[in-house]
Amino acid sequence: MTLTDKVDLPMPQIPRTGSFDSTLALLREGYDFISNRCARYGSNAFETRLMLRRVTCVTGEEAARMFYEPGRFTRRGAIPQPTLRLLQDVGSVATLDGEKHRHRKAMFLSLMTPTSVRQIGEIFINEWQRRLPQWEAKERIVLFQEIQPILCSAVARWAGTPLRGKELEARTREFAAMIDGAGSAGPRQWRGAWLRRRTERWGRRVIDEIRSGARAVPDESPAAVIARHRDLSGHPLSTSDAAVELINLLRPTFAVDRFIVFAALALVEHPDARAFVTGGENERLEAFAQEVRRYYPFFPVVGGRALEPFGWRGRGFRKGDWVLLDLYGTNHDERIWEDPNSFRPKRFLEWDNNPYSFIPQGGGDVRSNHRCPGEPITVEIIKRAIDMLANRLDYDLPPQDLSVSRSRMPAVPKSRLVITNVRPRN
Ligand code: HEM
Repeated sequence: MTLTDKVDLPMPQIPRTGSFDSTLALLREGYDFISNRCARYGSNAFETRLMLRRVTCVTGEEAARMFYEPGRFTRRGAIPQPTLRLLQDVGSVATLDGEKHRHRKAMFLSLMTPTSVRQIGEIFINEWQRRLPQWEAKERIVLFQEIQPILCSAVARWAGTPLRGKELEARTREFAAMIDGAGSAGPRQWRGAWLRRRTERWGRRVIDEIRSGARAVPDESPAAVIARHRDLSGHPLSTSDAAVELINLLRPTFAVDRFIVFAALALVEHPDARAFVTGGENERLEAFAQEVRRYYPFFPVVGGRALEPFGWRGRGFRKGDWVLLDLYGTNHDERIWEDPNSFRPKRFLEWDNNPYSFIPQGGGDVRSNHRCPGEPITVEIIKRAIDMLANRLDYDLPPQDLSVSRSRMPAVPKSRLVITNVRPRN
């Protein structure tokens, strides 16, 4: 079957779970929570309660089309406040709607020119190469930990706000804690929230210094673009909103650390896939990077609250209704993907670019909805990392627990991927 043959089954009613509230089941089943129930009910949607609130959970291409209809959902009130604070924050583009959102989003998208994307890739690889002698000298490298300061330093340099020494250590620690804390309730989340305050103080200082001229930054650098951005009425962003958006650029780029570790895991777990990228051909590196984003778990879901009433699947949704779209499940939906639980980068050599079937960072039209603007730099960094790990380095893999729990959000291999005897390939 081809992608276009596949349609959702007719579904007159949206089933409702038997349990009063499914929060514990969500925490227990993690990435599989929505697809488990959709399979059980033979439906691409079901209703339940999470944290005592009524919610409709949906999965698959047709659901993504419904969800990413421009102007349909706001992100305000759609994810728990502590998670919002760690991942986006009040005043960020994610909390805007309509024209204000489009205008702010255009600023982010203006940073994703092909030149700018290539630049971050080059800076990242240079940073990595600069640290290689230290890797060679170490007995063992925990990839997840060691790649973090490299990414942090690279994205900060690219943004025009280079970090060194203690500052680099502090931002690395803070970004890691924010991302790790976002998918949990309890100590991981508290730590992320506590450390985030320091990042915000730093961000406000950077914006103030750029605006006062005390900090010299290249005119076209992302930090300068954010500092001088004006809203629709021509006013500069408040210092704290500008700082939030600067962090909104740095922290998610740092989060590519997980995809890099998953790419390394794929090279280990799927020897055929390693052969697929030997030689470093650009098209194949890209296909591999896309398959990493499809196959491995990162963002489980996105949430929205209806801005206006609308109908879908014969049901009326009211203003304010809460809907969760299953990103992970859609990327593993067998109506869309042949053999979805096999890692097969080759599938992306023939991919039709459907923006509703492959949604690791959201879907639809990036300019007019909340789809992630950072996909070009995410893919670029993963591609560069795959080339480095598959073609430019040799290393050994000691025995370790490489399992990935699908109930831990965000997921990461248990061992954080340990490599030994790292040396550049001659
Ligand atoms: C690690 C890889 C990344 C993942 C898994 C990821 C995932 C996501 C997801 C799921 C959303 C929400 C989509 C929605 O609400 O519909 C999002 C939004 C966003 N992401 Fe990313 N992202 C990543 C990298 C990046 C990068 C590199 C940037 C840097 C520009 C970035 C900046 C943003 C921003 C600003 C938003 C809010 C967009 C809006 O509300 O319009 N992300 N991301």
